[in-house]
Amino acid sequence: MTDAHTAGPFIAAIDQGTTSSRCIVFDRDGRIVSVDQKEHEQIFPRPGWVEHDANEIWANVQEVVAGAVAKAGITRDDIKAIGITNQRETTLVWDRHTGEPVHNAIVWQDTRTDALCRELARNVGQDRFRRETGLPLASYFAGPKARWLLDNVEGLRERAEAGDLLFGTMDTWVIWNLTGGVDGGRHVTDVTNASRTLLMNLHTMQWDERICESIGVPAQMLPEIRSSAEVYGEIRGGRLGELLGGVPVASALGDQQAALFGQTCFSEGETKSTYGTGTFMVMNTGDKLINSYSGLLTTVGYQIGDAKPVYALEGSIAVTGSLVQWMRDQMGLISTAAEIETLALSVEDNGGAYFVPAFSGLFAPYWRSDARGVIAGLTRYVTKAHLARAVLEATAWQTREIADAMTKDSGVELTALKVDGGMTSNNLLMQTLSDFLDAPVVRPMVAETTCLGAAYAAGLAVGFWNSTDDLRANWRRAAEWTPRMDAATRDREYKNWLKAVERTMGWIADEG
Ligand SMILES: Nc1ncnc2c1ncn2[C@@H]1O[C@H](COP(=O)(O)OP(=O)(O)O)[C@@H](O)[C@H]1O
Ligand SMILES: O=P(O)(O)OC[C@H](O)CO
Repeated sequence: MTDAHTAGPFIAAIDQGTTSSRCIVFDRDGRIVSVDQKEHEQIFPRPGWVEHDANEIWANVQEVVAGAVAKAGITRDDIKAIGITNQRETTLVWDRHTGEPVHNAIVWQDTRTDALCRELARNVGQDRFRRETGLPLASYFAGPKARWLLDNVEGLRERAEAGDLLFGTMDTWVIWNLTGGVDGGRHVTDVTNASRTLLMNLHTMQWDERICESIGVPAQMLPEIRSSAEVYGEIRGGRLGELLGGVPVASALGDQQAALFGQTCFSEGETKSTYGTGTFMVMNTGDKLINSYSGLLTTVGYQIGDAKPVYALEGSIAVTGSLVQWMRDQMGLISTAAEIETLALSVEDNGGAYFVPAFSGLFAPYWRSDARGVIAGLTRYVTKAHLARAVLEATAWQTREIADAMTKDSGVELTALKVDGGMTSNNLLMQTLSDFLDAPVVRPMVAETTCLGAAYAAGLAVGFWNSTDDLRANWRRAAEWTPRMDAATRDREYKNWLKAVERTMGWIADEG
């Protein structure tokens, strides 16, 4: 229920994430009024393949929106707008006439398009993709996943060319359903999500015809690219139509860009890093489209209505929190994720062990699908407590490598890092991060920065908040860690880490 401190009106945000969907209702001060959340099934049909059932996700989205509204004890008149944020790159194709997905969604972690990406690199060349889309050719991104579906599901290409099918990332799927589905649902995406497809030209913010042709995705199935904060349509039809009919659907941002926005990183050089299953560090680069020569992604940070887009540099790390889960579930060395901290604190250092979790290759800054995980420096001395240290240090070193790449590409020194996500409850990790970065690490009061960013963008679109200055005033520091490690130790340890990273490369023979 709402209390005396949280008088309406409100903004709601949906976060359609990799493991769950949630809805949060926020008040004007950016405080959380209510939350509802539901997990969905992770489908692993083969090694390296990861899928989601898009119908299950849509059912969950409806349930959590209804749940959050009920918990807040509010009605449609109290909600000024709803915003969307989502797991990025996860790809879906559905029938525009029936609304039925033609296949499960292919999730961002799925590696089935590895060979296809290598083939495209040979035939078309990496450079063109990098230059026009800001991305390396990698199985992570959406365009090749759409091509895989068209090549592998019978009859799909003909149906796509006839204009019967729609392509979308999860923002597009949710907005299309929210705004009426088969009955006139809006087929749109925003610039941040489109910038993860390998199909959008970063200079024009439009689908790049030649690139779409090279990848083999027909233009007829692509959504319209819109800004991240504008009214795309209203909630109509179905269960949510009854509950919230007429509420404007007013923002869409990929989850990492939403976290950048929720952390109020509105100035050039401001940087956030989100520590969940994976880790994603994003730096606002303002109106500068910086081509990375250091293995980062060039992407869109956000675009508010008619304003110019704001660009960003991103370092994506595939495995961080999931390494802690692996220690718990596969190794049984801890029984809860939080226990890793207690175990690691029972020793003074890593005992000489370095753990590089290249479980599905290495993302930034290497983009090597042939790498596999390594624990280096093992001696009889090493205990599970040293390994726990090495696990936490792996997250901190991977961040350091990305921070170095960002400084190289942008010329901006990191003066402070804003953090969020489940792993930031680990104090030892946050201290280690500050030590390895040699910079302060700060965590805000509202840890749900992803939903908050989507709510902020939706609120700006409908005039609930007037400007980003209003939003900055809501950001409050909850905790800060400052560096304590001496430079000689840091340099020695960093060298050892980089040596361990080298050992991961080339483990899987290039089959392409
Ligand atoms: N105290 C902790 N120490 C280290 N890792 C943690 C801790 N608590 C949670 N995690 C890790 O954080 C991840 C969950 O964070 P969350 O932000 O909810 O992730 P996501 O949004 O990717 O699902 C899990 O992978 C878990 O292993
Ligand atoms: O849903 P998350 O938090 O795991 O985020 C996934 C990222 O958007 C993938 O690029």
